[in-house]
Amino acid sequence: MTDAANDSRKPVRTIVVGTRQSALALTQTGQVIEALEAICREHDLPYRFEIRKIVTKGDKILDVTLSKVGGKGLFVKEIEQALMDGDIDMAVHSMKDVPHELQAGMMIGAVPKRVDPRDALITNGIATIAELPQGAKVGTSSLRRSCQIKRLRPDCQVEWIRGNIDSRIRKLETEGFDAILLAMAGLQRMGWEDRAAAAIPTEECVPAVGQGALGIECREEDEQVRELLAFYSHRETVLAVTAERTFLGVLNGGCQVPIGAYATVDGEDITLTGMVGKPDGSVILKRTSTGTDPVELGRQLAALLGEDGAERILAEVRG
Ligand SMILES: NCc1[nH]cc(CCC(=O)O)c1CC(=O)O
Repeated sequence: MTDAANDSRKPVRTIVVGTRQSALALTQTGQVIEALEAICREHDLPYRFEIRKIVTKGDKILDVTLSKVGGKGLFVKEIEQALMDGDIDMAVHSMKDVPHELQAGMMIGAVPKRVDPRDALITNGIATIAELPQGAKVGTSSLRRSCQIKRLRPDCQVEWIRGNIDSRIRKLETEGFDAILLAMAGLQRMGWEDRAAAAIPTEECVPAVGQGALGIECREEDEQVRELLAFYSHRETVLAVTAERTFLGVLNGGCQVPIGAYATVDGEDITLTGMVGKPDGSVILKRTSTGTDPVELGRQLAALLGEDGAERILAEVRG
């Protein structure tokens, strides 16, 4: 902010930011707004921000396994509608909740730098999956986590839990779980990393597509918001998430299939690992491939896993 007189001539636009109303969603939206305010100061952009909380279908249905509820964009649809209606100007989503196809006229304007993409093991002291007691009771709400933990420890009893991160962590005590699996990213954003006994290596448990990344959605026609968001996007994260999402899009898994993908970027090289499994963990197909074009790489890896038998697993699960 150099020239106050100049600033005062610019009309200030209030950008309304839509978000879910969970503690995690509000915290990450607050962090996004802080970063955008810093960008506005740096580039002398005359914007202020206001939060609008929106309840999604996924927030209303707390008592069922998400994969059984089905439907894409359970946590996104109502927020995207508000964006289309002009009630909000941008929407902060967890990238892993964003469906492959956006509504016409909508776009992801920024994918900021990813935080920890790994899954977290929440226990009372035990630091590895191998150390869990025989027949351990493990809580998760994800087929992907359940499948991969059963592969490593077929003796584990997986039980479905849902709810916000804090209520899931509480269940460790109140419902006698030996371990709960959550995303490290959520803990990190809340400042609760200390609650994780360990981060599970991505080789043991391939993360969900987009896990640890945010996606900021806006209207294609909104040049001002697009310009602002372009400053906030992180190249490596965009490449990694594009490769992962292309992989998922080609396999068209939906929530009913254990599926994961994780990409890293080193200079021009993108390395993508993809996995598809049977829900009971009896089969897990996994491949890693490197390339420079994220879309080509995602497609190529999906094709490789398809040859390995991923299509058969997907067909079986779809029924
Ligand atoms: N499926 C719900 C969800 N969507 C995003 C996160 C937080 C992690 C992230 O931002 O990737 C979570 C919670 C979890 O998986 O434990």
